[in-house]
Amino acid sequence: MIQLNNISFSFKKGEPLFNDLNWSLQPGKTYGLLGLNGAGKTSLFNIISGMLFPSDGACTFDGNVVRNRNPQFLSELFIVPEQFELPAMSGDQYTQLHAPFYPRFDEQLMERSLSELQVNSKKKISELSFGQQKKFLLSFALATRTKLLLLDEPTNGMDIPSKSQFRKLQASLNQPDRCTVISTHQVRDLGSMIDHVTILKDGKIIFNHSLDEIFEHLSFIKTESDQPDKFIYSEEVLGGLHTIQPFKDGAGNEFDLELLFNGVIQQPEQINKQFNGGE
Ligand SMILES: Nc1ncnc2c1ncn2[C@@H]1O[C@H](COP(=O)(O)OP(=O)(O)OP(=O)(O)O)[C@@H](O)[C@H]1O
Repeated sequence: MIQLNNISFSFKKGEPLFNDLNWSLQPGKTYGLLGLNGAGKTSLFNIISGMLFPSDGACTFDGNVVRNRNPQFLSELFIVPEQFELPAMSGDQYTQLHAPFYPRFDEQLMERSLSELQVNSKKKISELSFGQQKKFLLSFALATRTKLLLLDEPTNGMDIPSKSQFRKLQASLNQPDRCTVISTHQVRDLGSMIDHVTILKDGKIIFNHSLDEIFEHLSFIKTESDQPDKFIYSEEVLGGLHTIQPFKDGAGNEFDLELLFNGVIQQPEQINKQFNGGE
């Protein structure tokens, strides 16, 4: 669906942000795009949505170059940016005005999302708090039913019950034609929402695997051992170590996205080796 081929991009001459980056995104999947501050997550979203132009390589959506921003592509893309400004009109007016751009806009889903996230669409959006505005925009985003949905730090600004309500809502939707990418560094919020982990560092994608592949090749085990060098990666926790190990059948294996993220950032080669037969 989305294909990034050999993308290079810099804001400043001589300081590449992306260097020969490749990534392929498929329908029906939810990708977690993770990276440290400044890794380039937002910039990559801007390249995918055709708002930033790579200096080399191309990004295509169903075979069409996204930088052309043709109307058919724009009607299949919705992006919720980290920062946004919504107009001084009620939520209902906003929906009435913007829904016609999206051919499969789902009004029932919009109503359900607003009700589950407890957003009042009769009020002027610009007078809602930031968290309420975000919940409004996320409700609209889900309801557009676009083929591509980009969410930049979607849970920033949301209270704890809303975060969990949003996760439930997203998980309850059957979206076989939609590709969702969620960018965040709030790894804990994301674990149950994604089925693919992509990690960006130093201008490249350094880890790109589905959860199924991860469960096949790695185990996440708490142990009382005090020998960190026995494991691929470990962090000290109360009473021992939280470790990443080559896959082991048996009890005690509990996926931890934050541990995986930290492990990949610090030991990318050792972790990736497990996916190539451990050699
Ligand atoms: N308009 C711009 N002009 C110059 N440099 C920029 C611009 N926008 C972003 N950058 C730089 O590009 C790098 C990547 O920024 P980006 O916002 O894409 O990262 P991010 O991974 O989304 O970060 P965060 O997690 O902090 O939101 C940063 O070093 C940033 O300073």
